[in-house]
Amino acid sequence: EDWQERGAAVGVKKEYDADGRVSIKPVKKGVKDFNFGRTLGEGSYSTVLAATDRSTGKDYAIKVLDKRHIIKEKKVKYVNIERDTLNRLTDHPGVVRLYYTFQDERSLYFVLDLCPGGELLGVLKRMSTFDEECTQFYGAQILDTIEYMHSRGVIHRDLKPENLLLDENKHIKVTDFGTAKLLPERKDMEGRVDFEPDATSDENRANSFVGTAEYVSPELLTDKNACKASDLWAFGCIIYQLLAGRPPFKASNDYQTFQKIVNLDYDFPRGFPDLARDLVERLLVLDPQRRLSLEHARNHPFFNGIQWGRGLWQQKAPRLK
Ligand SMILES: Nc1ncnc2c1ncn2[C@@H]1O[C@H](COP(=O)(O)OP(=O)(O)OP(=O)(O)O)[C@@H](O)[C@H]1O
Ligand SMILES: O=C(O)C[C@H](Cc1nc2cc(Cl)cc(Cl)c2[nH]1)c1ccc(Cl)cc1
Repeated sequence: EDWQERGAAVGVKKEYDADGRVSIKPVKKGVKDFNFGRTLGEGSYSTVLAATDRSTGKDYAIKVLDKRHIIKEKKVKYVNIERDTLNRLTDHPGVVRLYYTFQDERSLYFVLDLCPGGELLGVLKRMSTFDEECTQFYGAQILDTIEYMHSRGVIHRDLKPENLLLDENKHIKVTDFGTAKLLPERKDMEGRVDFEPDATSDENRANSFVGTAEYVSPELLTDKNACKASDLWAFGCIIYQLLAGRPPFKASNDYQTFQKIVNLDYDFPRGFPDLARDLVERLLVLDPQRRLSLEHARNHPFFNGIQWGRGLWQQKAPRLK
């Protein structure tokens, strides 16, 4: 109908009045509301452009997907998982924020936080390795965000330095939720929201999705099921990579990389800091049940001195050296 032509879309803006009552305001945004700028990057099914909201002057990153391409490549499920996941993760500084989605006859649009710092991978490549202070700060921000995602029943399943963007304050923003696992929400008697334990459902077994070779957990390779602990495995690989300048499991092809993972075939470069080594060794454990839990990772001595909570996101990022 006509609203599709205008590219208008119904998004909602939640506002709280004086006594904290939420009021839902329908916000119609469309292509016409933005001035599009430079291309920030390209994905397999998407182009991300910088854009400015003409009425507020606020800058955004807009991810544009071609409908025909999405349908042809059978990616409709992934697009709707990304939208549903981002709509569940709305109040944490470490997750890229989705403000609106809309479409016109040709494309789908995600209006997201602009992350001018680009990918953490790019920064790491330029630095070759991070020092302990930077690894501790970025590790803490990533861990804090994983805790939030898991508390909202979301398993990311593809955490890696390419999916960790930096905002204008050089703080972490996790992105790329098209391959996330959304645990079904369960409301208990008092209406509190809880999530089904991420038991291995046979739907999981049928799951063909595998993350990125270097960061895939052993349980996903051996019995095809990802669980919350799979994100902690990827976290261990990321901590190792920030300090070593390369991921722990890397071979000339994916099959050999998988062999290294299931055989826990990796070692630390000389000079790898002891505390970080202890943390990584407790995360890169084959059995997900014996892998360091989120709570224990937060309390690991490697993070001594980190103030968790809001302070972590208000402090200045350490200068990358
Ligand atoms: N919010 C953002 N702010 C700034 N740059 C972004 C943002 N989101 C994505 N980008 C950049 O755009 C590029 C494409 O991102 P996009 O999520 O569309 O595809 P991708 O996930 O990187 O690729 P693929 O879909 O193949 O996994 C990314 O590599 C990233 O550098
Ligand atoms: O407006 C909404 O939020 C709902 C729609 C749902 C939706 N409409 C679609 C049309 C096509 Cl052709 C493909 C996908 Cl994946 C589609 N998903 C939508 C629009 C844009 C985006 Cl980015 C995601 C979902």
